[in-house]
Amino acid sequence: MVPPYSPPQQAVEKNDLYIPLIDFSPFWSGTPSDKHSLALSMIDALKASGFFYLKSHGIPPSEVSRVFDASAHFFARPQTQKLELGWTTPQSNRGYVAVGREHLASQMDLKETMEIGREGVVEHPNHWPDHFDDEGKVFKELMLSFFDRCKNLHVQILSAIALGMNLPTSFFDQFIDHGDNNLRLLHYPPVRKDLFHQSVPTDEHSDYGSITLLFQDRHGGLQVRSPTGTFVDVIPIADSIVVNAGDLLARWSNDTIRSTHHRVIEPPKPVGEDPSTDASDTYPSRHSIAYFCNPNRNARIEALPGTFDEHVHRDKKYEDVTAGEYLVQKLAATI
Ligand SMILES: O=C(O)CCC(=O)C(=O)O
Ligand SMILES: [Fe+2]
Repeated sequence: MVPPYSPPQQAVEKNDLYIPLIDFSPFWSGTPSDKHSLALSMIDALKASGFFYLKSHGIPPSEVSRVFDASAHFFARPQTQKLELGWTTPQSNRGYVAVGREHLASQMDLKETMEIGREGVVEHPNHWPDHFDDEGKVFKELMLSFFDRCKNLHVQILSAIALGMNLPTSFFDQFIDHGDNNLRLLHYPPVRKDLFHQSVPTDEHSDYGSITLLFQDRHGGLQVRSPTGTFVDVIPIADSIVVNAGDLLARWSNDTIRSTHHRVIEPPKPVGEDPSTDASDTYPSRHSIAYFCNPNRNARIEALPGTFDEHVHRDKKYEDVTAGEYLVQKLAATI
């Protein structure tokens, strides 16, 4: 028996930035009225900050921790192997990206990433380490199964978002069923504190697609820009993920949903640790996993029903756009 729906607590509430912790269990087994309340909480969060934490999302913690382990082992491989799997073009957006390659703003980013796209796209194969050794083969299998789990969660979250926007719950399905998504493993190597301020691990940016599912390790470091212009810590909450809207969902919603800037800085001290005991001259390494969800490459994105017309006193703000073209343009500008 699922307990009756209770409105989410604000997990972050600072400088007018509100990020609730939403429990997804009513989506699986709640009453229609609980599901509806859950959907409205999501929409409230997406309109207010574009961010929410999600628990009971259905991806087992044991699987998430296996993916983190496999990611750490992957980044520990010799650089020559990783470079053999190197990222090539924004159109494919697959493969290994070495430290300093991505430029979100003026500075160099202090991270390396591995980008994994939809498997089976003939012109854009994934760059797997499976020819190196058995560990590489296991890596491939694990990432493919995790990719699918996240793909399904995208469909489920967008179904809840549709409900919250008074659209049929299957509204988004035909726009997102191909799974043209991007699984990004991130590794922020340890960095000397005195060099830190010359570069930021991930500079301020918004994400590009529909939503992002973000899995953080226990170190933290993610910050979200508040309406007052400050950056507020969004610390990890055990067994929950951070979900945020990207630019395409904001555009699709005629800017009723926000795609908010965020960045990664040096990790705040884990709760309960005394900062004065930290004599080390480096920040520890950090791992995270971002699953960037996108509409199908050929999906036409035009303002959602109910986000414009004389009833809501709002005109359509944007021209229609094809998701694939929009995303390639964005990626080409950063690498
Ligand atoms: O590493 C993180 O926690 C966030 C990374 C991020 O925002 C991104 O890659 O778009
Ligand atoms: Fe991001």
